[in-house]
Amino acid sequence: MNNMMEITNLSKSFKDFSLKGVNITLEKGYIMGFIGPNGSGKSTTIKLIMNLIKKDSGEIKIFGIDNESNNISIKERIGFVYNENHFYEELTVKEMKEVISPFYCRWDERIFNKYAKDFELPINKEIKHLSKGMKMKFSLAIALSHHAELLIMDEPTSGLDPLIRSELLEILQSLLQDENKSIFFSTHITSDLDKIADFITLINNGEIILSKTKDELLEEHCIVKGSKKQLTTNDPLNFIGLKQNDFGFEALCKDKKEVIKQYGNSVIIEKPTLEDIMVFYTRRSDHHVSSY
Ligand SMILES: Nc1ncnc2c1ncn2[C@@H]1O[C@H](COP(=O)(O)OP(=O)(O)OP(=O)(O)O)[C@@H](O)[C@H]1O
Repeated sequence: MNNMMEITNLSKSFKDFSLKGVNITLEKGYIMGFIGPNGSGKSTTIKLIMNLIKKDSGEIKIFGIDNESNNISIKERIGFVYNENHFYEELTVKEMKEVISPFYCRWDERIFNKYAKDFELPINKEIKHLSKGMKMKFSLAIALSHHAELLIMDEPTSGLDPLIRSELLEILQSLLQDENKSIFFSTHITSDLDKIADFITLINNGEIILSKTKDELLEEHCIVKGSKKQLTTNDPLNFIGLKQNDFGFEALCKDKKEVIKQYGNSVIIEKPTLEDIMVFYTRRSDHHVSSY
């Protein structure tokens, strides 16, 4: 079994929003960043993966088996981290851990104690008195203490300061040294993924816009900057999310080789960031920014 997670034609409709035929495949040993603007359907997809809400149609296979009919056995093998607090606020860290740990057959107290020490978790403090970063570390320690093969994280870095964010990313990276684990990580802070993601899946308005390796994505796309005149004399079919001002244009292009062929040295060609790719793909058609 090489696919940790295989989502096929997944659909779900709410009154004002639909997830439309989502397909995602995550292989063993890789980190996939799941990006998209606010309200694009990231949490809905994750809730469906975690079987917290019911799908309308499609299929979700985790570890090669259907996630609805094997809910309990699958949950045993997943570490789930999400940014909303789902602990009993009145309990201490230690008491809360004692409530959660019996649910997992493969709970490993030794690993929990190691993370509690590494993260400097205040074991006797009530959850309500923990900072947001500390709650996230506690959540992560729980998710990592039952030999989970797949980590699913819904915006784990949101609201954390840069230091804690970078610590969290380092931990995730070191986990992946075990080639049998995979991580599915949703975020709208794309810079978190620059360092650690192997694959990027972009969702917008309930539809998957692209899903491929980060290196491929950054290699084949480019940012083109040129004058207004060049825009009118050349075919902008290749352009994704064109941005114009009174002096010129800036666009993301899907085919760097084609841009070089068409424009030669007459435009500025730059490497995009993941943020550029997300912003340009999800921008509403031609976007004019006036300058004064
Ligand atoms: N239970 C629900 N009933 C009705 N609409 C819902 C429900 N859950 C989510 N939605 C809507 O579905 C859309 C997608 O929400 P979702 O939380 O999946 O987005 P997201 O990409 O995770 O956004 P964010 O980055 O802001 O967390 C939103 O418009 C939201 O209002």
